[in-house]
Amino acid sequence: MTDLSFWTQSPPAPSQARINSARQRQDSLTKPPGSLGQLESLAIALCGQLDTEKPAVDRVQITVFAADHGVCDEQISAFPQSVTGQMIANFAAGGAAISVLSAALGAELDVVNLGSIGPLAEMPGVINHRIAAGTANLAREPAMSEAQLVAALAAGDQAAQRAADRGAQLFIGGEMGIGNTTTAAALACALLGAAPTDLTGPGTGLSKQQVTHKTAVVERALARHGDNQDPFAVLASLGGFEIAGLAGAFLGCASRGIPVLVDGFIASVAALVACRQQPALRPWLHFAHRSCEPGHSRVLDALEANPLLDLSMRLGEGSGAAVAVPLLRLACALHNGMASFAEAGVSEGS
Ligand SMILES: Cc1cc2ncn([C@H]3O[C@H](COP(=O)(O)O)[C@@H](O)[C@H]3O)c2cc1C
Ligand SMILES: O=C(O)c1cccnc1
Repeated sequence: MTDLSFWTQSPPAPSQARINSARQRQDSLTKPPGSLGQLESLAIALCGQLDTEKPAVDRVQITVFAADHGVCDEQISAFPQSVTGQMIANFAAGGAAISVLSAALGAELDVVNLGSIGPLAEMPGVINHRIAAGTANLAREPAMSEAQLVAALAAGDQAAQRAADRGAQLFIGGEMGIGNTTTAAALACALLGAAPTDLTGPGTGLSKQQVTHKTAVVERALARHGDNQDPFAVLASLGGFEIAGLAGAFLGCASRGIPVLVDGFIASVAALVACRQQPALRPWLHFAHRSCEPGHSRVLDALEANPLLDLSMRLGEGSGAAVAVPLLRLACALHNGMASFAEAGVSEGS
């Protein structure tokens, strides 16, 4: 196989000393211990990840990876494949949901084109890492070659490096690729040993009958793939360039000490692949929301993830993660700004 040794390096663990002192501080603040629930654990984890006493997520990097999927030949999406390229232009022009959310948060937004079928336009505001005009049809043949997998992982790692160069305190990975709920379902089935009926859903809005057809396509892909569970072999066989980009970015962020806020079904499947490759990634991940796509809950369970929000969202692009950023900011504000029992002269419990 092409050189994948870079991704076998274990990310460092978040600082245990910072985690211990942050937990002590939370227990000293003027509230019953534990009463701020997940906001407490969020702040504590961020102290360890950012190696600081006073965490902040003012500087947020959002990177959307886009690519097309050969499996669209099987009629598995409610939308035409051309929408991927059209949405790349929409991201760059500021009209997509993630563009608006990113601007509202004051975040940096990068759009990385890893392989849309559309013309290779020199679109201003789009980073071009075009690997091919989409993946091969994974129901019939491996989605990508090893060299293509390495290129996609490397593009993700470069995105993590740009985040580090900008001093990002949080990374959100978004995706755009018509057909990628089929790809993500196939990946998750292969890694979890799950049945396609459990993980295949409507995506952009298929009818029940169309979902049955999509499930049969996932079944064919799994039969072709076989039982190899090596995470990167599964990714090359059943993945997408944007999902591999996300996996590379998540691993690259953890190795550079940047916490990651994971979006919906597709991003969580990328996180699952990356965690199977490198379990030390898991402590760097926060999970933003539970998507409506039915396979998401199963993937979250496999990652032992308890997402912050459940807003009936099913968009992708990093949108659910962007919506959760204010919660992380508020968790930091509480951690940094509340008075302790001693400072406020409030009596502690027994
Ligand atoms: C206009 C539009 C914008 C989107 N932004 C994200 N997705 C989402 O839908 C796609 C996956 O669904 P499926 O597998 O059913 O094609 C991905 O591109 C995903 O990011 C979009 C889909 C559409 C149509
Ligand atoms: O949860 C997601 O990531 C998702 C769900 C449906 C369509 N696109 C993305």
